[in-house]
Amino acid sequence: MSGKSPIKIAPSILASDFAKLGAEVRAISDAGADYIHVDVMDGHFVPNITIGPDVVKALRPHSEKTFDVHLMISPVDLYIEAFAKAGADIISFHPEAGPHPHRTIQAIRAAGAKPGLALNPGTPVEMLWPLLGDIDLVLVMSVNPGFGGQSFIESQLKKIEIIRKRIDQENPGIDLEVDGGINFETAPRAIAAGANVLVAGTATFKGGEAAYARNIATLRGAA
Ligand SMILES: O=C(CO)[C@@H](O)[C@H](O)COP(=O)(O)O
Ligand SMILES: [Co+2]
Repeated sequence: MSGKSPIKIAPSILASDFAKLGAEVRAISDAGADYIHVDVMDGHFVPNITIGPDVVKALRPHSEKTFDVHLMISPVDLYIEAFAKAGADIISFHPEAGPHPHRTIQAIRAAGAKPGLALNPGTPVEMLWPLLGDIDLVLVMSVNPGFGGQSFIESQLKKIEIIRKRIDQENPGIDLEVDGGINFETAPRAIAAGANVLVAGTATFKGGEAAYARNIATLRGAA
């Protein structure tokens, strides 16, 4: 990491108990989460279906933390306003999901949210450069999108290092988020490579509610 930004922890509610989502969001907020990471999947861009804007709207009153909405859907533009109105603070999308990523970034800002760009493990880092000055967050996927509980893909550490250098030169202060397979062993390496936001589903929610604060503190302490 550049040494300036404090580490932020973004529990992915994909790993929470969906039968009591509101209570889970309150619990991770109280346990010290910085962002609430919401994985939105459409069964088309990725092979899984999760939640939509109505669920974000229902969860919004349960936490004042930043709602970090990760869209794994195609098309994207059609749904931006709905997610922003529902209370998304950050909206990230994948450049492969539509033909005009710059237009999508503008639409996210126009809707009042902060735009983020998500790079799949197989997406070349060059796709980011023309857009780096226009976004507030880079999301590096360290698993293929679609499911929680997968293993960290090591090759993404190099990508994080390259992006960190460029962020510090061109748009310092924006978030560099790593998402997928983050646990007590991979977290310190992702931070050392330059990430300052750690998405963690399995690693946050394991052990039940009594363990959430300890899990979050351990991940944060990995720095
Ligand atoms: O976006 C995704 C998966 O597509 C992630 O946000 C996962 O939900 C993270 O889960 P863990 O790997 O931490 O269990
Ligand atoms: Co995610």
